Amino acid sequence: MTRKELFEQIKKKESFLCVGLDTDLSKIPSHLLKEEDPIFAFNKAIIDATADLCVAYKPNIAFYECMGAKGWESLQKTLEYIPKDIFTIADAKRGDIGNTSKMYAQAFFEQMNFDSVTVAPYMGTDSVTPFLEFDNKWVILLALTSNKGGLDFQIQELSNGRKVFEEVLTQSKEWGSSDQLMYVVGATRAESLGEIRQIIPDHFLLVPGVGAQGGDLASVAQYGMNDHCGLLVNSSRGIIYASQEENFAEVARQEAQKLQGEMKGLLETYL
Ligand SMILES: O=C(O)c1cc(=O)[nH]c(=O)n1[C@@H]1O[C@H](COP(=O)(O)O)[C@@H](O)[C@H]1O
Repeated sequence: MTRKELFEQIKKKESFLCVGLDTDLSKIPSHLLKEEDPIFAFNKAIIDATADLCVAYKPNIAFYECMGAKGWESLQKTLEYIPKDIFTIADAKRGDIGNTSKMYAQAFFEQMNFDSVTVAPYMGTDSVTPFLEFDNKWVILLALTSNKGGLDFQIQELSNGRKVFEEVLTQSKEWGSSDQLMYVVGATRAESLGEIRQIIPDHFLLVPGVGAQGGDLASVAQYGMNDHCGLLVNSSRGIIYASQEENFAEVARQEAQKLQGEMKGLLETYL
């Protein structure tokens, strides 16, 4: 999916919501456990209930990989079930020496046909560029993450006066265009969005951390939105585990609707 197509979807749905499919067997409603593939049954119900409200789905690969071959099968079925006009993110946080990164990229872009994959920048240029060699595919590079430990390294100041995450943005924006590169900035780091937008005014940002981690959507939009929205805001647990009863999908829809309603207002204000 191109940047233009993504923006068209955002305008059409009045939403920049990404629903995180962090599907955990120990958290899904017990009546689904009798299904042949409970993980897929859960994801299918969540997708049916939210597809008109969101522009992206982000399965976190850890939740599938931890179940071995069966988990990969549930992931593949989920990916195939997602409507084709919705952006898909393999949240895998990969990145390794060049020839290994190339294999990771083939896994997510060719074998599985995701639109994008999250990548960690720690190993530098040659660990990221193999992911950028695929047409119409996106790299979503970790910049300033939502978790507490994100501050251990990412905000350390370098001898050139930049913080580590600023250096990541400054260098990596030269590796590819804003049509193939996005960045992760946690919703809990909204206070840094102003300075981030100075470095990367055009790029899309994947912003996790609203809902369960307490990030504030209004501040994210105020400081992070650009003239083509430039934001995909993710919520996982806050939507998919809003209820563990039989009506879980209906309640997930209500939670997604709350966020979409807020996003509609923010798009009207800032676009
Ligand atoms: O790359 C990510 O998606 C990510 C980056 C980050 O800084 N923080 C973060 O929470 N995430 C992911 O976003 C999702 C957040 O889930 P909830 O806190 O349940 O909404 C999880 O899948 C995390 O792995």
